Amino acid sequence: MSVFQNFSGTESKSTNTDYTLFLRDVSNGVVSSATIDRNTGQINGVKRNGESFTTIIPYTDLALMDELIENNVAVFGKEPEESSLLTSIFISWFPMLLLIGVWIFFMRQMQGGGGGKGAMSFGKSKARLLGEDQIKTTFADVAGCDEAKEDVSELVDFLSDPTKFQKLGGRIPTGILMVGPPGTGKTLLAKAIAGEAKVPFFTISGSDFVEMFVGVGASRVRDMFEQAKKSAPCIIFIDEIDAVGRKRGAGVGGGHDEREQTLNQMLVEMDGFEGNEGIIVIAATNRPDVLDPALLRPGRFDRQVTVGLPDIRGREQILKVHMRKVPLGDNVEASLIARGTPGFSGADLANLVNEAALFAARTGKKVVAMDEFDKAKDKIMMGSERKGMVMSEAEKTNTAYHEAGHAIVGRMVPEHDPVYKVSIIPRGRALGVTMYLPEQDRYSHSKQHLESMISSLFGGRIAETITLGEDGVTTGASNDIERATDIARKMVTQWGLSSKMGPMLYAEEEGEVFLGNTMSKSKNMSDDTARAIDAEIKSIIDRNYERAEKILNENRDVLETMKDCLMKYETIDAKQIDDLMARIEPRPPADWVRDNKDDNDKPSGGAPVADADKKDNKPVQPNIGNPGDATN
Ligand SMILES: Nc1ncnc2c1ncn2[C@@H]1O[C@H](COP(=O)(O)OP(=O)(O)OP(=O)(O)O)[C@@H](O)[C@H]1O
Ligand SMILES: [Zn+2]
Repeated sequence: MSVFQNFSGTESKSTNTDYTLFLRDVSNGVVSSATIDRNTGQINGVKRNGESFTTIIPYTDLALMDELIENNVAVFGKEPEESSLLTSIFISWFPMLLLIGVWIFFMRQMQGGGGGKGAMSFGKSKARLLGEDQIKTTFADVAGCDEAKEDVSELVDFLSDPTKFQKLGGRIPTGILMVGPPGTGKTLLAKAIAGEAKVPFFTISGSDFVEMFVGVGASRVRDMFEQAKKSAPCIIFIDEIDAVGRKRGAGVGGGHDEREQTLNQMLVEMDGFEGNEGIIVIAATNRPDVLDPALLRPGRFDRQVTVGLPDIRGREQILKVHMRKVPLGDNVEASLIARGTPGFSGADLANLVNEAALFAARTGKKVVAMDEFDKAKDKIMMGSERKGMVMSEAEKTNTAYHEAGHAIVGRMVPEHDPVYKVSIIPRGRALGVTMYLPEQDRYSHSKQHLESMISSLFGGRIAETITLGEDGVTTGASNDIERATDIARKMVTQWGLSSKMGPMLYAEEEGEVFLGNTMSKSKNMSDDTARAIDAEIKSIIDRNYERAEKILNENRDVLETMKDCLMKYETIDAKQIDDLMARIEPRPPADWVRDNKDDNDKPSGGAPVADADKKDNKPVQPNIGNPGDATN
């Protein structure tokens, strides 16, 4: 504050003078002192009467100095002001610095300068190294996959003492392929091996190898193995190996050369193992089917460890692992939560515990109770509720009919996943949700099951048409239609489930062309074939639409009562749907009383899934594959 005042104080007093007047004042002996800034040519002077002034030297005035001294003016030089000096240097050098910066950036990109928090990064390979003392993960942190743990326990012995292991005649594995859906703990397990054996852990993702500069990936692989050899015994963990390890020669377009080079380099490195390096390469993927067979040959990733979705006991154990970190209410029972979360992966369960803790924190509670776990589960399975969103009565009615349509058809068609919950509380982008417990393995659906899914997907739109007439139909079904079409198309072109088209793949590259539902005619497909495919898709869709229509017409009364029930409770569960289908007065939902009393401390009555035991082997894929989410 005072500095500022000083500054502005002197500044306001001094007047600007022209240089001629200044020279005249000097020769008249009026000026007592002058401070000269050589950089700017500015002179701050003080007159004998105390008045201060400033002027600028218009050109290099060599005679000025003599003049000043002659007239007894005290002359001061000015210290160059640091900031202005730096600024001017910076400005004049800026373009050059920019160029250098860009150059450095690209060099780093090419060589990989990565390295994350708390991890050491070394020059080139972009792999992150965790030293043996940095890894706190042990087998105790990995729950619910005892078989996988058993499969890899031998590796711990080997890494702890490679030579001893060899003497005992053990065959030394070099490459392990961990196969399993996302979030099942593959990374965790690999890290735990390193933690148990107390060896360093290198991690890198397959996608890190795939860069825009050709040859970079291959050199990264080389560097990584070089570094690893220096730290042996150790583990190299390659996540998403499918990013580099896809079948060679598959597909078109740039980047494949690069990928192949990288892959080749990896094969060369792995072949180069003498077997006594003490390096174990663990790769993880959820698409073992797309991997290049060369990767799976003896001496490479010749051992597979499957890390599957946890079963009910596994889920309970995983929950317990993560619950250690939060203060729990007395009523929390991990086994009940495990029962209500079929299909959850380890990562989902970790997330569940975390969300529950957040719910508790938000409401200022000291412990995380069952109620919070229930809410967290619903949020993860169906997206978060948008309580603030105001739906008009008409919109609500419409949504209720729509969801009831999904649910009723889902109940009536054969081999359909059980309907688990129906809700007209808006969540995420959907106005309503119908939830099923889909099959665990999405690649092994029966034809009947798939057709039933198509029927139930159309149930929503048909219910709207029946009750509100053609004109009352909303856009709410667009996602349903998209998904139904997608299933029908895959049945014909990918899964060989159409007798007319035969068991043949009508796609360029499995998995990729279809992902966005954007399949257009493949390159070497004739127009006739394309037309035949379309006709076959249409016929699948038509017969399932008609089936759903018939079911809903026959159950028109249930459609009405279910709509009423949804309007009243907003969310209904399997038990209520049972009642409605049996045409008896539905009991109120398990948590109805609790929610209306708003009594947060009361136990919620456990898992809201009906018959969860029976359905446990048909887990849900959270937010995927529940054909019911209606509208956006
Ligand atoms: N079996 C498990 N036991 C305990 N926690 C688990 C388990 N599986 C997953 N988790 C939790 O989920 C997190 C993510 O798991 P992780 O990254 O190991 O899965 P991943 O199989 O490697 O997944 P991705 O295939 O997506 O890389 C872990 O850090 C851990 O908190
Ligand atoms: Zn719908």
